[in-house]
Amino acid sequence: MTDALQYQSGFGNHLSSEAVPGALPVGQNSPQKPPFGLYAEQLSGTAFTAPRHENRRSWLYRLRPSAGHGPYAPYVQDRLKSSPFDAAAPTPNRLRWDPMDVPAEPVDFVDGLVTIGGNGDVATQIGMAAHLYLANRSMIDRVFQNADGELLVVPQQGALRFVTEFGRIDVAPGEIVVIPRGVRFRVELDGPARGYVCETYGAAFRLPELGPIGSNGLANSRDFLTPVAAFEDLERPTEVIQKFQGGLWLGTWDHSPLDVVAWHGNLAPYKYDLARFNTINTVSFDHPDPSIFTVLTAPSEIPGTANVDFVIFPPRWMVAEHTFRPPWFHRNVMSEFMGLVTGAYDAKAGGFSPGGASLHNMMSDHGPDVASHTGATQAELAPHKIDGTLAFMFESRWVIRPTKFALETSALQADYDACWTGFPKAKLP
Ligand SMILES: O=C(O)Cc1cc(O)ccc1O
Ligand SMILES: [Fe+2]
Repeated sequence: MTDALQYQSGFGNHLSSEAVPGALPVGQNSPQKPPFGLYAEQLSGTAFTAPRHENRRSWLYRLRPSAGHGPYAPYVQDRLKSSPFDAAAPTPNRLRWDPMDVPAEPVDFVDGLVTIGGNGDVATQIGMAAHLYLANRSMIDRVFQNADGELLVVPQQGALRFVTEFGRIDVAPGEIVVIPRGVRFRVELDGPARGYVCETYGAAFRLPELGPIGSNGLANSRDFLTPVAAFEDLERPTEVIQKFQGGLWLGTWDHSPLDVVAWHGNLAPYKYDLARFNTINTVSFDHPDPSIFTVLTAPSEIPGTANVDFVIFPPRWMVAEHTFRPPWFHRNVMSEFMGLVTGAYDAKAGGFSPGGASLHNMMSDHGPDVASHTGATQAELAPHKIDGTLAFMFESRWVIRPTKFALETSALQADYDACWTGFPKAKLP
């Protein structure tokens, strides 16, 4: 994983790329004879008739039609779960997990996925899931495809190379990658790798509206990077694992499906360096709602009420006057799954570690722990840089139902509630 890869920039752009000059048809999608005998295939991520600004599709020109494969048979990977999340009762309790170790025995990205919770329904394409991955070896002669939704991957430890139908993407902690529904890919890695995955069963992620912020700010479109076409011509058995309506299926193809020589369109995987996020915050007083930190949103049918938002808490200056600066105590109709890539989170002085996670579901009481609260109420309010940290949140309009694994793992902290005990009572005059 040493060669520097090339990318094309811009969010949701109509892009074109060919790995071999002349491979991309000009002026039409489906010529009678595509160049070099390539096979044209349309990949539709939205209904054909979705409004133009929503419409996502690409045309792929491949060595062989991907339809040329045999049947799939069930594949067992018990820790990757989908809706309905009904194996355990949804709980109003606040939950927090210690970081989980990458296992010693060989495990790749697909087998290393483990689900913490989710909501909605894959069948009606509503809801989301929060997964972790704990992997230590590359996927070898196997690719993965998720028919159930789009995947947003947040590496926490270890760099990853995504070898996709659209080309190759390198990501490291501090960056994210998004793989649209249905796109086939392989994950390669050099050592232990750990991170988080948000799966949206509904609409694909897109940039949030900016409202009065104006035409620039937060995640800027030009910083999203999509690969250039790259293909492999491998004629050997390749396992294609797909998640379909919650089940996992395995088909063995006689060649690599990553044989797209050229493509064009606006449906493609992409990466984004979270350090490029243009953080906006108060320069007067009070702590704004964390929606100011939204990187990407997967909307639901209710405006402003996301199926799931991806929100980050990046390094930033805190300058608010006469203000309790960390996140306030709150209860939220939306449900909040949080992770930490690096550093410390300003509402939690202890117990929330890089690689760990927390879940504060609808209307559950949460906010600063005692130590953060004490520190922030006593701090001198000089300008202060919160640095060397990156936390994030998957925030969903539906309650995130934990899996049995999430409730039974030894990584679940037994004493999370204790971080909110011992607040001195207010004294009335
Ligand atoms: O609960 C959390 O830590 C996330 C969060 C952060 C913030 O700044 C305001 C509200 C909120 O839910
Ligand atoms: Fe919160």
